[in-house]
Amino acid sequence: MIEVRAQKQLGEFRLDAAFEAPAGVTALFGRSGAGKTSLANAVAGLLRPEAGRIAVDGTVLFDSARRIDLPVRHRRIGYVFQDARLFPHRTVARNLSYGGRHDAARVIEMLGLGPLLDRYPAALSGGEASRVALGRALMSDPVMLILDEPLSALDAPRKAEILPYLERLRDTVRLPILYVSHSASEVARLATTLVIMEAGRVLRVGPAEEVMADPAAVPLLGVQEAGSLITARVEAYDAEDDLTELALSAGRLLLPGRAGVPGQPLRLRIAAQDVILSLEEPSGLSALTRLPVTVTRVEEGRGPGVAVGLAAGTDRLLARLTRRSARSMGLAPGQQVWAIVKATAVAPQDVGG
Ligand SMILES: Nc1ncnc2c1ncn2[C@@H]1O[C@H](COP(=O)(O)OP(=O)(O)OP(=O)(O)O)[C@@H](O)[C@H]1O
Repeated sequence: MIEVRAQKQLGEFRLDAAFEAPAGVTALFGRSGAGKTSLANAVAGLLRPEAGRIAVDGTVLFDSARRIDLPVRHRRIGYVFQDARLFPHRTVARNLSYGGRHDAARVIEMLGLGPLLDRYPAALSGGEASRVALGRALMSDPVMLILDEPLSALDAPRKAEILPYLERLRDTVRLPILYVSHSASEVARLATTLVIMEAGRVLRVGPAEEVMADPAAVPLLGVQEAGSLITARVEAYDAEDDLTELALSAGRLLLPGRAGVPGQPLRLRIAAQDVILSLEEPSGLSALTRLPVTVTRVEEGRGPGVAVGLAAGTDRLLARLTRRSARSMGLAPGQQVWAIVKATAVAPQDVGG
């Protein structure tokens, strides 16, 4: 559990943010300049709030009222910056041993660092350097990790390479992770809790599935980025058609290619713009997935678009359509409609473990 409340004037900028988050990955999401790094720095002890309280799993790191302000090194937070910041004149092995932790072998195995140990940072790709930086943060035996846009310097293939390692970190190393990001797809892959920041304040906090599927949060996430998060179960892989069949609570979804392991859960992001609504059960369509859904909310944006919240069994979906379509369909809460999801629309980077 992370508890954060921090106020600080930084020139013209006022940080005045508070949130609480349970175990798991807490994503600090917002536009550039929203104050994400400043808030993360307050947690790490790199920025001292004028007032506030910061506690991790019950340990108070900062409390202005009680004059508690643990120095950085006593906070035991592993911080991974945007640029990996490795020591250039040390091999990977020596970069890692800097923190001096005992179960180094486990960290090396988990992050796939074995083949890199004798290399110098100049001979690493961006993705490899990020993995080493993560490994180094873990070796310091932290009680929490802060990852500040660890993927922002990487191109799409390198991001795709490192995301599974971050998922593994989330699922096996039971440390609270504060993950700073302005990418909705990264947040959807990794976050347990989503904290949306704007102009130094927290606008919204909640479980990632709930916030991401909320039509009212669409303007905060950005209309292009909006989409719901669903956890499906992998049913089978059809080698002949190269499709993976997933079971959702409201039906089945076919994904192109092979994804996940049969019988195991798989987390997916379905972008709002890839969901089409129909009043009748569609037939003769090339899209392979159609689900019976109930409209839960219709939220008009400032532009021509409307965000529609949908209950699909116990899952939530989000659709974005034009105001004109929503009006002509007469969409209203409680209405039963059909959602059509184009299988190829679910991008591989939006499919996680
Ligand atoms: N020491 C400082 N003095 C004055 N202004 C500052 C200081 N530190 C940060 N700021 C300002 O505070 C605002 C928030 O910065 P911050 O880096 O926390 O945002 P961010 O959401 O992490 O942005 P990005 O995604 O670009 O890293 C910015 O406008 C920044 O210029």
